[in-house]
Amino acid sequence: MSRVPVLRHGRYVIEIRELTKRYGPAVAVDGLTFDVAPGRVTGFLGPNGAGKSTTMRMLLGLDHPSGGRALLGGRPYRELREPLRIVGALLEARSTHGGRTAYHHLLWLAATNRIPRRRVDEVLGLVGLESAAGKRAGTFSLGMSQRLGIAAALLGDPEIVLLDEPVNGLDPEGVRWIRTLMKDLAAEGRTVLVSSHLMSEMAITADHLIVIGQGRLLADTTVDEFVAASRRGHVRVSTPEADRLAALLDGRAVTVRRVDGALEITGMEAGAVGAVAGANGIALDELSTRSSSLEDAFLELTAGSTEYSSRPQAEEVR
Ligand SMILES: Nc1ncnc2c1ncn2[C@@H]1O[C@H](COP(=O)(O)OP(=O)(O)OP(=O)(O)O)[C@@H](O)[C@H]1O
Repeated sequence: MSRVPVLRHGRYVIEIRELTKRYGPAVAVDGLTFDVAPGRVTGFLGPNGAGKSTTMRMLLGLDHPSGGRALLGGRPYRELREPLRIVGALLEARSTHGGRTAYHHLLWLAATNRIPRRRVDEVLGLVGLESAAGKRAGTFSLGMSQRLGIAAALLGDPEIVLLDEPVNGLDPEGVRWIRTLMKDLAAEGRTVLVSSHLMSEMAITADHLIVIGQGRLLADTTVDEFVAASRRGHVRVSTPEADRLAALLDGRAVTVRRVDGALEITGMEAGAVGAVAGANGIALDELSTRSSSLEDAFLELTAGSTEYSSRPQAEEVR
């Protein structure tokens, strides 16, 4: 007889509604709306400066929204009676008091949140820091600080876990450990939101993706859908009569972009593009199908919404 796993968690949805944050004239988060469901890892993806950290800070009551709402299980952070039991977060790894030992740092957090002392030992075991419990946090490597930050986040056995760029600067073993931990937390039914600016990392770890750029929602999709869409790729055509070919494709359900003098067409097979060209006597220098990588698909999605781009932007013809 197969046993149905008992989920201890799974009731807490994150709801972001029309969330906006302005810093003077700059808009860091711009009318964002999305949900984060329990039981899966949701990747919160966007280029540098997209507004991921600002959104997470508003969820945690560390920043006040200029408009809209950020709710945890239906309530804003400030209305949670025992916040550490609802939400645990890793924002910045080195925010601990460097002079305290790892154990005392956690004990102080537990004591101020009415969490029993035995939970400190439990979380130290969970993150593999038992042997370093007596060491001062200020002497920790980045990987150890990250583990300590996660131990603190898990202290209240929270329903919701927020991790801001948790794999930054970690060695491969640390990266693998965090990936497994996130999946395990989600498998227990918790709501896990993890930010990253790396599509490749999220493709491995996340089940669902929220992609933002310049504070706006660009995609709310499963990782599988995103991967499948990126595999479709595009058709590249070089011809001296690019304008005429682009005009002939106008009106069809395709996107045509001009890149380095060639046309890149999505939504149509190479053979069909060749047929249109042939039927209209347009000579082609190149006709090829290019499959884009996941990272390309992400860059394409966020192109035009990056603050600082080193990549020439493609010009959309239609
Ligand atoms: N306290 C602040 N005062 C003014 N501007 C701010 C402040 N905090 C963030 N910003 C601006 O808001 C925008 C979003 O920043 P945020 O840190 O949320 O982005 P991010 O997606 O987390 O980026 P990164 O991946 O670089 O951490 C940026 O343009 C940033 O410069």
